[in-house]
Amino acid sequence: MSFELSGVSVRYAPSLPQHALSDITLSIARGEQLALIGPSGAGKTTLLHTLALARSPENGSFRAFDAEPWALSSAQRHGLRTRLFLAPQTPPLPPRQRVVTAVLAGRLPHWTLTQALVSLFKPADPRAAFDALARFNLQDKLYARVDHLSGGERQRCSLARLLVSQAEALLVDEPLSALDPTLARQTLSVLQQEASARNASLVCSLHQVELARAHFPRIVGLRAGRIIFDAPRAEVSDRMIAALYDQSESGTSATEAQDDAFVCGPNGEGAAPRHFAPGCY
Ligand SMILES: Nc1ncnc2c1ncn2[C@@H]1O[C@H](COP(=O)(O)OP(=O)(O)OP(=O)(O)O)[C@@H](O)[C@H]1O
Repeated sequence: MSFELSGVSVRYAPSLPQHALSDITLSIARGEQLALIGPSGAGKTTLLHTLALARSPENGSFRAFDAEPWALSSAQRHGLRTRLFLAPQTPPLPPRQRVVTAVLAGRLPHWTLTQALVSLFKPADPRAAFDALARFNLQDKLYARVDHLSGGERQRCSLARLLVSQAEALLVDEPLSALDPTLARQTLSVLQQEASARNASLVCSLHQVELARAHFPRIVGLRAGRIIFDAPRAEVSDRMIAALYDQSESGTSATEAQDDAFVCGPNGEGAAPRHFAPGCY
């Protein structure tokens, strides 16, 4: 199992009245691909950061790669972090850096300090960076400066980093936000092929709900820090989506969707419908 969360809550500071994540129970198997959807502020980024061991839960139980990361020493936890890759929503690419160097930074967790410093001046494996960029049609940018790239090119450059990493869990936060619809589909396809090829888990937050439903076998809907549904895509109805994004003041629809939804694993295991009205969907 890549990740197992049970009753996990996360708060950014003890003084804050609200949790960013509340009572999250979720299991993600090795090789599984799932999309996180939900309105702005739902907790998608916080969940990805929690999975990436960047943020510790306030309570609940959390296991990554069958270990309890927050019970380990920081050196051991660093070892676990080398097994996963987080592609953040806003890629932290140094503007004056060459693309080749920025892409090869995906190897940093596996390099010694000396290797990392040497690679800053003489890229360690430019062929790997070229091949990764080629999958996003960016091979001609290999020696361009990062600040000479368009927003969409920067986004794909950051994802090329993921391709050169050796991670077993790929955590990707809104990878398509700067891409046109054609590039968005192609990019998603590269990410999914890569995850399948290395049997890595892929957890991807998306605002493009239709792409999520078309491409991911499992969809997790988050709202106000809680999982509203966790279901195979065939069981995610338009009504559940509408309720997830409902902006009405009463806010009752999301609760209804949660009550109606199957809450289950990707293959239907552990299906425990809190309330299921046949024919609703
Ligand atoms: N650094 C922070 N300090 C305090 N609160 C934060 C911080 N980052 C996020 N939050 C809060 O945590 C909650 C979840 O935010 P998060 O960024 O995880 O949502 P999201 O679903 O990724 O949103 P979006 O789709 O807009 O990126 C929100 O209420 C947000 O205001």
